[in-house]
Amino acid sequence: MQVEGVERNASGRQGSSPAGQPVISVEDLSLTFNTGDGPVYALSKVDLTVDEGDFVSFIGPSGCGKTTLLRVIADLERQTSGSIRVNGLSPEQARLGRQYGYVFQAPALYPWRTIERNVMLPLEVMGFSAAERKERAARNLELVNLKGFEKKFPWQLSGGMQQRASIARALSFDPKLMLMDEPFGALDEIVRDKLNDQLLHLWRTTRKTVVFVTHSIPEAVYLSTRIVVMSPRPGRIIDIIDCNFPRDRTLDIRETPEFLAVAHRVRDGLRAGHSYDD
Ligand SMILES: Nc1ncnc2c1ncn2[C@@H]1O[C@H](COP(=O)(O)OP(=O)(O)OP(=O)(O)O)[C@@H](O)[C@H]1O
Repeated sequence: MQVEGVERNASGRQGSSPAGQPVISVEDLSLTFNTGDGPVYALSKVDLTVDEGDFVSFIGPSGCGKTTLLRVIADLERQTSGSIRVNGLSPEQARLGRQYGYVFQAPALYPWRTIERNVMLPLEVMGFSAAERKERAARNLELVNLKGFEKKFPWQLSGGMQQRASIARALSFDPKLMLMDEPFGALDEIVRDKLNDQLLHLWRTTRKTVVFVTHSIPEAVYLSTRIVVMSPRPGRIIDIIDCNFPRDRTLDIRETPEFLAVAHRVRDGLRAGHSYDD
């Protein structure tokens, strides 16, 4: 999904859209949950810009606010202070305008619907014709390597295949932005490697902008153009690391000194963010 007039900068990253507008822009954003046990400072003074074509990962220990930040972008939570724009719109406008696809930690497929009909669900809600629904479901299931599984039910598929179906569902209405909350966290390492490769291929061919939550350093370094390292109590960004690996990388790069150097910097950031009483 190359936008006309968009140039690549020296680091190989796409710049902003022709209008000069980032896909996501977060400024001085904080979010406090008021709970029976007192306030929880989930996010504190977060500043972040995501440009068109970026693959940005949020990494950090449990409770550092990764999911909360993703949910603020998706208008599933509201910030306490600060501002956020998604394609120049408020998160609510972006949600109502179906500007993003969201992939949850668990596949969340309806067990009584076939895979094809799960993928078609958002298209039904949005009023696409039956022919268009069928064509889009087929196209997106092929994109995630699930051609031939259209008539199966979720329980007939492995966990990795179910997660791929949920990615096809999020892609079905062709949003330019994908928000993915640790989609492969529950899968074993071999399946995860394979899905990482498929996701990278998908990102490369569709030119989507991706925001991705993970706990895994290798996953973050392998997939991302930028890694946002976060730390808890209060949840905040402590480092943003550029990864300039070629778009058509393969898993072999994980053995290279460049890859290990980035992984090392992420690990250092995660360590620095932990206080000694954690
Ligand atoms: N609805 C809520 N009400 C109260 N506290 C919440 C709520 N949602 C999240 N929190 C708290 O906010 C903090 C950030 O949570 P969040 O789920 O964003 O962290 P996370 O980094 O995604 O963690 P994990 O990696 O375990 O998913 C945590 O302390 C969490 O307990």
